[in-house]
Amino acid sequence: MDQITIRRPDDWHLHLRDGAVLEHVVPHTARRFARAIVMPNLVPPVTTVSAALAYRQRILDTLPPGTDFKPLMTLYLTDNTSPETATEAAASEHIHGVKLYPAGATTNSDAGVTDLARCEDTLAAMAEHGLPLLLHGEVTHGDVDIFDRESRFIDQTLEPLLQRHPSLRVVFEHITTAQAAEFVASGPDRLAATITPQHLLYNRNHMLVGGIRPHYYCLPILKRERDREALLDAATSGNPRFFLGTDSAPHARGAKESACGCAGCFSACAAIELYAEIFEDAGRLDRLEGFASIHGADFYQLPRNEELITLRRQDWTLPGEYNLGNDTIVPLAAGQTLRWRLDGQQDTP
Ligand SMILES: NC(=O)N[C@@H](CC(=O)O)C(=O)O
Ligand SMILES: [Zn+2]
Ligand SMILES: [Zn+2]
Repeated sequence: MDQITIRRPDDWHLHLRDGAVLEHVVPHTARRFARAIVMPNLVPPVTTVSAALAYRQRILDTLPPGTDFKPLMTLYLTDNTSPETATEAAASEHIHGVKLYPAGATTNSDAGVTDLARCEDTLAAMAEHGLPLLLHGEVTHGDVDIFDRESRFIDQTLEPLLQRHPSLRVVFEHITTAQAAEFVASGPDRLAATITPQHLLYNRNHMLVGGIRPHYYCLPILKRERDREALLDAATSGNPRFFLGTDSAPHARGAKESACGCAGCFSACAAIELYAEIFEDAGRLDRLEGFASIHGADFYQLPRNEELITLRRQDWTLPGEYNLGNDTIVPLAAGQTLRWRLDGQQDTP
């Protein structure tokens, strides 16, 4: 097969940042995806409907004329997010979820939730109005090993949460373990998961053997090979509750190549191409469209995109870095040759 044509995909987990970085990263996503769920972990975090709408406008303002990329906004859940705010968010056509960051779990999560018990009424309002809860699913207690934080979250937080709120719709973001894949597959229809390219491509050896490679460092951290295999099985299974979410998370090169480097992999510049390669290597190219362009829209109860994209089999090499204004950014798979190329793609490193 020399080309694949699929419905235009959507990215159900994306960081676009703000200010000077925004204009450098948005075009990569807008070229590939019709819509993206935009994460609210800015500084300060996006905690109100008006802040989300203002951020949405800043994103739209950076788009080249004629681009019809749609940012789907989210709110950042805090201990103090009120049920009224959740109700107001649910009523906005531009807000599609509320994001739970356990305080201290990841990049810009300091304002996150310290105890989910404080959010019960807000979660009930979200359930009532059908507004999904999006999870960074890791516990943060200092005594829990970083490699166990996701599986511990399932037992301690997620399972009880689903029981307490029997109609709450939940997206378990960027799952990284066999346990998470199994939990979602055996869970109710109102539970879904996104899977990143890095967790489908790499295990922790890629990050730690033969030298420490900070550009593989993201949270939740890369796990074992058997976890990667389970995620690959889930992504390519055709199960509609697994869908594409890149978690593309830009950090300047200097902030990653540091004694205390930031967590996050930037993949927006080659995201659908990487997933195509992953699905082809798994012998499941026929299931790429479901994962990338259908399952997420159905879960979020949004129309499927009608427009198509075409990927052609043509080698191209990902730049070692992209311009970020005053700094540069090193993408996932930097310098590697990819075999699927998006029709009409222009390289603008
Ligand atoms: N995934 C990451 O490692 N980093 C994300 C935050 C997140 O999604 O947890 C970021 O904002 O940089
Ligand atoms: Zn996260
Ligand atoms: Zn993320």
